[in-house]
Amino acid sequence: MTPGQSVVSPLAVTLGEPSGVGPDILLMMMAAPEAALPPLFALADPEMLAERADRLGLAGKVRIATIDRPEAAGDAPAGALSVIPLAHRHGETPGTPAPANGAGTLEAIDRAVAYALAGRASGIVTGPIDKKALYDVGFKHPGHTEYLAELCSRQTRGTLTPVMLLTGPELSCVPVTIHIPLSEVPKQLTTELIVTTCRITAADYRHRLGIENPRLAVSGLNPHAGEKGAIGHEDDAVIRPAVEILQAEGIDAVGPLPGDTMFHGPARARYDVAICMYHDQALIPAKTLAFDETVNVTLGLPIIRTSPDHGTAADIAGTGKARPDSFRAALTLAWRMARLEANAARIALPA
Ligand SMILES: NC(=O)C1=CN([C@@H]2O[C@H](COP(=O)(O)OP(=O)(O)OC[C@H]3O[C@@H](n4cnc5c(N)ncnc54)[C@H](O)[C@@H]3O)[C@@H](O)[C@H]2O)C=CC1
Ligand SMILES: NCC(=O)COP(=O)(O)O
Repeated sequence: MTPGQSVVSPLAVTLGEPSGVGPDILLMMMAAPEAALPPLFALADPEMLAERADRLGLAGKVRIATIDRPEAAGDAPAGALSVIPLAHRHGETPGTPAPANGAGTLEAIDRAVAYALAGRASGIVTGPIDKKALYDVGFKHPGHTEYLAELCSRQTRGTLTPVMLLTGPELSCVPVTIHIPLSEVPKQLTTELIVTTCRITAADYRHRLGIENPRLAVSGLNPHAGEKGAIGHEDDAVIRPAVEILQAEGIDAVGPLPGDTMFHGPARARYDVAICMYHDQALIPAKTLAFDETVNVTLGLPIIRTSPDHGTAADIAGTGKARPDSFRAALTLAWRMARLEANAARIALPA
């Protein structure tokens, strides 16, 4: 290390549901000779990974190095995949999600978060979980996003509002309400929630992504943003006041904009991030425009967390058909964010 250079800890990777494509895409990335991956370690079952590598014909290309702590990731031979084994079982037939894997899936997430909170990992990159399989074993959170906020709030000792950002080369967008039924959206959408979500988005764009004054485009909820109150009242009664509050605070926000006309090319050029009112309003355009490159980022946390935009893809797990691109983009972005954070910390140090 040269004087003044920051040490950035490796990224902690979790695989999500092991019968999905999480193991496949990690192994495929490691096997790609052109891959210049950031330093990382996985929390996983090394035997399951070895079996999957065998199934995918990658056994000769990926060496698995079992380690016992994050700090040992740097000691593994060049190109080897460093793996910290889990205490719980975490292996299953590809394509067949098993509730019995739930404890291992959650153990990996819990330990990755603990390492990140302790500064022993510079961030976490999570593979996709099978949400229903976890619900069936008593998991009470809709997804990672909400669970990570709960885990981190145990350390920060205050409730955290997690914000889901989907970011890709063509579009970045945030759903204000996340994993709730569509029928619940108008009930749970409040001016306060929109304002809070936008404040967190603007703040994290600044300190996590290096964009000083992000331009926020806030969508409407109803067709044509309510058509001046003729097609729904939420746009004028709930969303517009939120935009006015944000503008008064100096946040560059416009809206409510009709949802059907804010995603075409020239419209997208006018903002950095679209603030959408519900899950599919945000995720349909993001995944349609760039399914293979879009990354899911959780804002509003004291740790860095990214994830590929896709799910477990159980229909192609273990076949070699999964594309690792979104996972690779998630690793690259997490590493960029980690280096930005390390540099900012270094600049903030007293001389
Ligand atoms: N971050 C997370 O943990 C996420 C988890 N999920 C979970 O994943 C499960 C399955 O969700 P679905 O809606 O079916 O979405 P999905 O993304 O798993 O699959 C949708 C379609 O896209 C294909 N696909 C997905 N990823 C691919 C890849 N890397 N390469 C090539 N093709 C790919 C699949 O084969 C499938 O045909 C659900 O339990 C859902 O909750 C979904 C999204 C994110
Ligand atoms: N559709 C996006 C998604 O489900 C991601 O959820 P999370 O597990 O990252 O919270």
